[in-house]
Amino acid sequence: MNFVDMLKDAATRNQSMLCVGLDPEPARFPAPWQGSAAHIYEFCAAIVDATADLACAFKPQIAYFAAHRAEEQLERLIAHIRTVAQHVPVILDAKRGDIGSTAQQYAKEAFERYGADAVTLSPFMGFDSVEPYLQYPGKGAYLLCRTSNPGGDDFQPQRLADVAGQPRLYEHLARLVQGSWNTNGQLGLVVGATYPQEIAAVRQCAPSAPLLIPGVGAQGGDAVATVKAGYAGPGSVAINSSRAILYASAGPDFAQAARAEALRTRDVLNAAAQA
Ligand SMILES: O=C(O)c1cc(=O)[nH]c(=O)n1[C@@H]1O[C@H](COP(=O)(O)O)[C@@H](O)[C@H]1O
Repeated sequence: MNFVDMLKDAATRNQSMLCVGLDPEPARFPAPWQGSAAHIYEFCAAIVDATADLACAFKPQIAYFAAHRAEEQLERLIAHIRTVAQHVPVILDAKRGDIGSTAQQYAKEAFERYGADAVTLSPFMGFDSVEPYLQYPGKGAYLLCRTSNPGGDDFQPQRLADVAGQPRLYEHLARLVQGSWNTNGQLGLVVGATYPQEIAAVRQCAPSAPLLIPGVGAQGGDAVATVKAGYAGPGSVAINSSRAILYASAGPDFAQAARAEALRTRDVLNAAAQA
């Protein structure tokens, strides 16, 4: 099954548009694992077990593993997801972006080494830096479009004077992803929940692109406005929350607390889609 169908299937089965972000910080682990990078796998696997029936996707952020020399634990974690949550796709948040020959290696890392279903990419270097990922049939690639951080203002909303209609940079990218760049229907866009009006603008430019939307929870994005701006049916949005779920409790009940927060968030998102 290709990534887009897998996402749609998981969203329908789990009645969810919640993507559970896996950003493990050993300093925030409960005792007796606190401060121990050796327990990244156990911590994340417990979160996966607690939320497998509530998530439309899992999104491990590779830096949180690589910074601790824990890539092998990431491989084990993805294998664990394949066992306990076969129907839930894995989006590897790597934000790669480089010339074609190097991008081939990054694509191999994401899709062959880790076996991810989709990856996040920076499109700043242009289409030839994205193309190598499209050589993997059925895999997904989300391009950073209107990011959730305040610094996203520095470039993304600038108008392009030499493009017809002078769209903003992020709108131009959204149109490319809806059109000529999306040769095999594999591309999606990353837009921040901290900018719901821009989500609506992106949705207008790219009516059928899957959107990965981080920024609810710890970054304070507006969950209800996000759904209203971006939702277009099952699988159309994967709304990510990481820290608010992972660290809902610092105690031994961390997995139960993560489940409760994931359930609460999933239900808020679903209610917004009904309203
Ligand atoms: O590509 C991403 O996932 C991403 C894009 C973006 O614009 N903003 C953003 O926060 N992210 C990622 O989404 C996650 C957000 O984490 P929380 O703020 O803890 O929910 C982190 O892994 C970020 O790296």
